Amino acid sequence: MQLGFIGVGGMAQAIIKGLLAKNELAPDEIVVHSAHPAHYEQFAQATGVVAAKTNQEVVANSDFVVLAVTPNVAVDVLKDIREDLNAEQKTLISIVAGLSLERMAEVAGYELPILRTLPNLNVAIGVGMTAIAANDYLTGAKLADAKGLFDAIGSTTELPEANFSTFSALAGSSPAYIYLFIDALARAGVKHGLSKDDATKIAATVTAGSAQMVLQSDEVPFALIDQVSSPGGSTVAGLLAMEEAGFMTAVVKGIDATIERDQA
Ligand SMILES: NC(=O)C1=CN([C@@H]2O[C@H](COP(=O)(O)OP(=O)(O)OC[C@H]3O[C@@H](n4cnc5c(N)ncnc54)[C@H](O)[C@@H]3O)[C@@H](O)[C@H]2O)C=CC1
Ligand SMILES: O=C(O)[C@@H]1CCC=N1
Repeated sequence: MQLGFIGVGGMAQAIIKGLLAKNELAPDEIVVHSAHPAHYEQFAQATGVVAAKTNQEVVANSDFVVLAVTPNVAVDVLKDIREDLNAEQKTLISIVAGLSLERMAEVAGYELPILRTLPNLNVAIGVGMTAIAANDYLTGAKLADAKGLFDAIGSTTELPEANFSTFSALAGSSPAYIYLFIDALARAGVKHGLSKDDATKIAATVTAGSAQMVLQSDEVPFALIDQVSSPGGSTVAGLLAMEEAGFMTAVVKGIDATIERDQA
């Protein structure tokens, strides 16, 4: 398969790193271009992927084209490549948050096969969480191949587009919030005398282990919280202090703001 990327920022680089690490594609099966040469020339050199000089050159050299630019330029970039996509019967994979299949089809102006996806940064190490929705023109082997790219670098879930904003907050943006939680936990360790490196490793290991526990246990998180909280012990004292500072409200407000911005 030849896979092209238009836009080679943080998310495209994460997907490419994940695919290469899993040997899902060889470097010479990936072709990239973005508006900022600094984003892709050095990256192409470091990873061995092929650097193209224009967006059109990416389309010409790919079976599947990943639209990986920021939402504010996505429609213009799609207009710029739609004739090349059409002439060569390519498949479009979009990772652009907030851009619907209907809007992309309208901009394309023909029956362009499209897979709308919403990945997260953790695809870089093969543990991503990606939502997918295909339009009616993407079926059979092409659909399986496009989905297979994201299966190779984590979990995928087919989702109605109406739920994409919520998913974007809960899975696309939330790594930032979870990294923030890990940093806050580590910083508290530093406050009490641990080195930042040690504290970060401890906080990240416990976060990963606790996530595994939730996934593997039959219990809901609240029941697990009770198992950690010894009667009259230190955990319940900490939990109550966190709630007094508004922990759960802060998380829900953060997700509300994320969804609101995605839908703006
Ligand atoms: N960063 C993340 O965790 C996630 C990002 N996304 C989506 O991925 C897309 C990219 O986001 P990031 O990588 O974070 O942004 P970024 O700013 O790091 O990368 C954007 C890329 O688009 C390129 N670009 C801009 N205008 C262009 C044009 N006219 N032609 C070709 N390339 C052009 C830039 O040079 C840059 O390489 C966005 O649409 C975002 O909604 C989706 C899920 C998660
Ligand atoms: O911050 C953003 O807009 C994108 C969408 C999901 C994660 N990053």
